[in-house]
Amino acid sequence: MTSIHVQDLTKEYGSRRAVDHLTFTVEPGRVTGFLGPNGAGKSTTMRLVLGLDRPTSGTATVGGRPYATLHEPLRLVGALLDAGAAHGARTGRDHLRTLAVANRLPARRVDEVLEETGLTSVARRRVKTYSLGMRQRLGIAAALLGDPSVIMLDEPSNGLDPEGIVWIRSLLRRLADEGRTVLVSSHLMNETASFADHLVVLGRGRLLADTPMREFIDARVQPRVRVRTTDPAALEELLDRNGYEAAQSEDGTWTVLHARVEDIGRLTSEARVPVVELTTAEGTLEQAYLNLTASETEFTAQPQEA
Ligand SMILES: Nc1ncnc2c1ncn2[C@@H]1O[C@H](COP(=O)(O)OP(=O)(O)OP(=O)(O)O)[C@@H](O)[C@H]1O
Repeated sequence: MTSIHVQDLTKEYGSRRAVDHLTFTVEPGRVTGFLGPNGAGKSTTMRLVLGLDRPTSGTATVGGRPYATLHEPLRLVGALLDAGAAHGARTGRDHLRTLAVANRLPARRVDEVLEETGLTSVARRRVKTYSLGMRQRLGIAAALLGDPSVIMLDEPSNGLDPEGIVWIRSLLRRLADEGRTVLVSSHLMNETASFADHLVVLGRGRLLADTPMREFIDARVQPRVRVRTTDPAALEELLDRNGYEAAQSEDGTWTVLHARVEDIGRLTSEARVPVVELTTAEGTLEQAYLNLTASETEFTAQPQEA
């Protein structure tokens, strides 16, 4: 199976280091979310993997080879970097046909990917009349044209409507389930949480995390419990007496920090505080990410000049 290997990769633009000694592997059969704030180096890394830019040092390979040396690259790697890349005067279908001919791909793939990306009904319209969401879909169609084992998408949800977002989620899932290697960059935490199995997180060109998504969250967000009662005063007093930190939300539910369901269940039952709901509140990717980047900012903060 085909992996993406990034090994000690560095890219400098003048004195600015966009990618800084980066090492990670993107494995097949799962969706890897590629996260990091603006300017963290995600797009640069993707461009280096695709041979669109030369590294200052280090290597990036697909299936063990640099992209530039691949014989029929579109059959191995499909990428969406810039949805504005299609020629506006062409129809969506012609854009894909040109790509298919140039890469010696079977013409039937054009209709297949149009169908797959929901563009069949607009395939004969000029690309300049497309909405941003349609252009994104066309970019994804182009990425899928060669039926590649590796798919890299830079911010694919950009411009998609809610239906499009649901669609892309299931597409990514299916591509990974088929055993493909899928790398997807995004700023959107909830969105990434809905499709990623694994995360590679960058900050200022450096690797901050390379870990399964669930582990990433569990390691950074303390366990919490949600509890609802018909006697809030008794619950508040009980939690306070036992040293728990808790806050009540507008819907009347209490969130108890650093707590486990078993402990709160036992406590409320022993004190005969009526409980009508008791659940574990799972940490979100957004909380975990903010915890990570907050500590990273602290760690890398420069001392103020006097
Ligand atoms: N061609 C270039 N010339 C000079 N600097 C560049 C070039 N491309 C990227 N950079 C710089 O490299 C850094 C990394 O940018 P990059 O676009 O890779 O980040 P990103 O994580 O993809 O950000 P975003 O989420 O905003 O797309 C930024 O500081 C950017 O200004």
